[in-house]
Amino acid sequence: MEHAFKVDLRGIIDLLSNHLYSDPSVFVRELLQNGVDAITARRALGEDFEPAITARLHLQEGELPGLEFHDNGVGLSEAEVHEFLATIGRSSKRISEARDTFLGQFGIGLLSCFMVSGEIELVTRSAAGGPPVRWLAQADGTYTLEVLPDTPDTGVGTTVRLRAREDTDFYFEYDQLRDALAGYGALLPYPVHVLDGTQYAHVNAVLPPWLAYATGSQSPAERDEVLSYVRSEMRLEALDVVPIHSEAGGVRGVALILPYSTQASGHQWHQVYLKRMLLGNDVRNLLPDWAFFVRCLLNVDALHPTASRESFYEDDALTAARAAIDTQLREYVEGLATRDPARLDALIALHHLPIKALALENDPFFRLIAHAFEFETSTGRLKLGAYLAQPGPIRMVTNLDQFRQIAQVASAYGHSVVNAVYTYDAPLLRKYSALTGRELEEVDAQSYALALEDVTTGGLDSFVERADAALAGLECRVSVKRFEPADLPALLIVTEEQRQLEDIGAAREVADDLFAEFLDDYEAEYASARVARLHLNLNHALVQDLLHLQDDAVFARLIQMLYVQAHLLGHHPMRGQELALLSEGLGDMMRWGLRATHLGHLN
Ligand SMILES: Nc1ncnc2c1ncn2[C@@H]1O[C@H](COP(=O)(O)OP(=O)(O)OP(=O)(O)O)[C@@H](O)[C@H]1O
Repeated sequence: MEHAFKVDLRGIIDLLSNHLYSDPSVFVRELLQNGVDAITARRALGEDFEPAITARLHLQEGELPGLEFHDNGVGLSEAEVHEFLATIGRSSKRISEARDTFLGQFGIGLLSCFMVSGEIELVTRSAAGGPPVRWLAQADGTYTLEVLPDTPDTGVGTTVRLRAREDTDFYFEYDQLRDALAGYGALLPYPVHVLDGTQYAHVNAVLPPWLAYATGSQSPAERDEVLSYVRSEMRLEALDVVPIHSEAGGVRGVALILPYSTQASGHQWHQVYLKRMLLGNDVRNLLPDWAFFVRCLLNVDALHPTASRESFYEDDALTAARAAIDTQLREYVEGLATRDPARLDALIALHHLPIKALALENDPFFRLIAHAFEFETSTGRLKLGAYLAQPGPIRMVTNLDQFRQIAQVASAYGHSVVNAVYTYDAPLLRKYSALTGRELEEVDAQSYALALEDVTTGGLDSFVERADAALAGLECRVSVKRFEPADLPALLIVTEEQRQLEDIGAAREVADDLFAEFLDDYEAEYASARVARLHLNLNHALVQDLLHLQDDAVFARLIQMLYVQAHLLGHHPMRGQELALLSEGLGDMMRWGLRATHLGHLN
């Protein structure tokens, strides 16, 4: 046996009116939409009339405010009211041949008025003739229908009357209503008016200039007009404006380049209109993921909204529109490389993350733009193009500590090393090398240390032994090398294991007993891998003097001070031990200085 579903009317009305939409003010959108559709339908009949939509507020002392929303569109006959208004999910627009010209299609929009009003009264007279009718609907799903006297003072069209509840009177304030009408209806093709007893506004009197920009000449004057509109209306100081135009989906509008840097995870908003009615201020599924540095203002004519009208269905038209927008934004960035390199630099400086992400996934784009990317190198910030003009391979490090150690010596060898620790930098350099065949070397501090010139002068062993003894307990060994720059007396190279050891040392200084024991064990394990090296530079005069220094106490102190100095120059973290050495060493130096001055006076 076949049975038909039964419907709990109250539940359905509650669902459709209160739970489908995220914001009660959408009732304004639904009323506007019905008015626009009704006028479009009446125009299609070939009638000559001045289209108008008017929202009139009735504000009486001591009474809850009321709203009268009028359009002079096609209206409804008595039979149509029964068929379309009183049948949930039935829409005259879906069954119309001209359905694509209408905004509505689901047959539920009017129910959104129950979010702000306990009942909906609708008085309508059809353009097809017949007397006006009055429909009065309650949120419990009941309605009454009354045929009104056929007097000429009720013209063709429809008036919807709502009355605020205690908790919804906010939506019936003049400013709130005017802003909602202007927000949803700024692009609508028919005039929309709002008034109360004392105030009046024509909310869509001036079309925003961005709508025509993509299909216009895009002259500097038009561009400036869009930018100043965006500045005054949206308080957005956009860096540039990119025209967006796609046959697929009937999309046109602009993408605004944001004046601040954004993150991929950051909130993206795109103001999107569907057939000139605002769909939403944060429609997301129309732009490619990488384009998080733009915000769009778009009108769409041929994409399909979801029932809540807050985003678009994922269908072929949406995929094609998204691809077209993707191409246009890509072409814009590519075009800047040849047309306006200074603007490209500004764009990259602000939005390097999304642009680098895009370059990584797209080879032609990468080839076009890679030279303009800036990197931090041991010889300062350089564009990749300038860096590549130097001979030799691309040298990079992928660890900041390593970079700090290397930076001191690399330049003395005429090497410029890229600090590729930031997001996308190392992958970009690898990609460059793979695409162009330019050699890429991943260097680290230890391989640099190995390349330092060994010193073969005899008699160094006992010197190194004395120096090691001066650093006893500091997990560091001494070696003697020759390297540039000659004014750098010592270079401390610390490996990862050593770094761990230093962290443990720092932690133990603040740990309680139990934790300290645990750290001791941990440290013993790492200590076996200890490899910190203090390379003394024999090119430096002080180090040469040290070779001949007899006084053990002074020798030890000077080695310790070189060790501390190398720590500071290499940005190595200072533990308590190093800080103690520094203050003891400075104390000694001051005493020695004073003593020398004193002796000088005596002489
Ligand atoms: N102002 C109006 N003038 C003439 N007909 C109207 C008006 N408002 C509503 N209707 C009729 O009532 C029907 C239902 O309206 P409702 O707003 O609930 O849904 P819709 O506009 O068809 O679709 P959607 O749910 O997508 O908005 C419409 O299809 C239309 O036939």
